[in-house]
Amino acid sequence: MTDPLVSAWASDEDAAADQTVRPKRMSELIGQHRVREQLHLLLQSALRRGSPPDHILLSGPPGLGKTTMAMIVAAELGAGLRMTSGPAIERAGDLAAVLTSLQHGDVLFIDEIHRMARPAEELLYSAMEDFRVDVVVGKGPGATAIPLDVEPFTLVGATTRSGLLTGPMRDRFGFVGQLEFYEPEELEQIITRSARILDVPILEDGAVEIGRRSRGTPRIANRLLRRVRDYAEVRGNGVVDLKAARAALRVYDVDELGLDRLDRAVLAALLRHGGGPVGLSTLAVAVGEQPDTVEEVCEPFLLRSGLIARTPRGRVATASAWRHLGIPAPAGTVVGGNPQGGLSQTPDLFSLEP
Ligand SMILES: Nc1ncnc2c1ncn2[C@@H]1O[C@H](COP(=O)(O)OP(=O)(O)OP(=O)(O)O)[C@@H](O)[C@H]1O
Ligand SMILES: [Mg+2]
Repeated sequence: MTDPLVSAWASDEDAAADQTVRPKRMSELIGQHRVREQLHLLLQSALRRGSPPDHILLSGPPGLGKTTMAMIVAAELGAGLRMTSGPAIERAGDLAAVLTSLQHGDVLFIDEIHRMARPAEELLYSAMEDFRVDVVVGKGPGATAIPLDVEPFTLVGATTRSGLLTGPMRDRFGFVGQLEFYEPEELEQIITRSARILDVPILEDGAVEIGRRSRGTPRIANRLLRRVRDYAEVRGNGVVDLKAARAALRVYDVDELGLDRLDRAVLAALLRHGGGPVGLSTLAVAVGEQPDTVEEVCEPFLLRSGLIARTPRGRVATASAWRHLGIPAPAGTVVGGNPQGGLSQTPDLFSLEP
């Protein structure tokens, strides 16, 4: 597997650490202005009407704040919160038990909602729409469906793969919030806030440097902060500053753009093939990883930062990738996006380096 330091997925350590620094109220959230404003309106109007708001779907890559926002929705509504996840709901009956035990106005959070079993999903449809579920008792010809009422509730679903949600499921959400990657300045604010909560002395240049290398993702920013803190405590004067950040991230092999060893290996393999196009399986073999790992772990960030592009014939390295590895690009190389910002600029396949 890839170096977990810059993986956006939560590790066990993150789960505990996330808890401490997780914003608890809307006013503590940094960034995500669009979704925040939309959610604010939705929640305020529901509070005025005195009825639960529409069901909410939060979609976006791991570590951007879906769980955080779900918890904030409940807090802002002053409502009870029940948390479960798609894979945890194996049978429709499990879900029926949860649904029928909800109290009026509760928030039910289902993480990874795209991974729910189909029978449970169908049960959820009627609960979402009519606040009613049919619980089937018995098997075969003798089976009977017993209709049960569900108290009005708000479902908050989270998904990293909104494309895998079924149409009927998606249609039942009154509000879909698409979370975006964060700007470096926002990550800097998140890091400064977390350092304050963790009682870690930090200088602005340290926060800027860590923010720049955090792949637009708060979870990674908080994790890198903890590693730089370790370094500063053991090898430095305990202060997280530019010098400590640079030195620590060198030890952990996270480069200026936030790429780790595997990301750079993928880029280097592409360049060895003249910049591509190279198929996914060839690339995976070249770096000694599973194709899934390359596709799901490395590629999203490499694509987003404009270092590679996908073409019908395979992956190609952009001019930014050549520049990043310090090798002159051959003529005709695709120009990349903007790796410094590391944001979702899609490389323009039709503009060629002069
Ligand atoms: N807008 C934000 N402002 C400040 N900190 C944030 C923000 N969003 C997320 N974080 C921090 O990042 C951590 C990870 O966020 P969260 O667990 O909500 O991500 P997620 O989208 O649910 O990820 P996953 O898809 O892996 O479940 C949180 O513990 C929190 O500290
Ligand atoms: Mg989550």
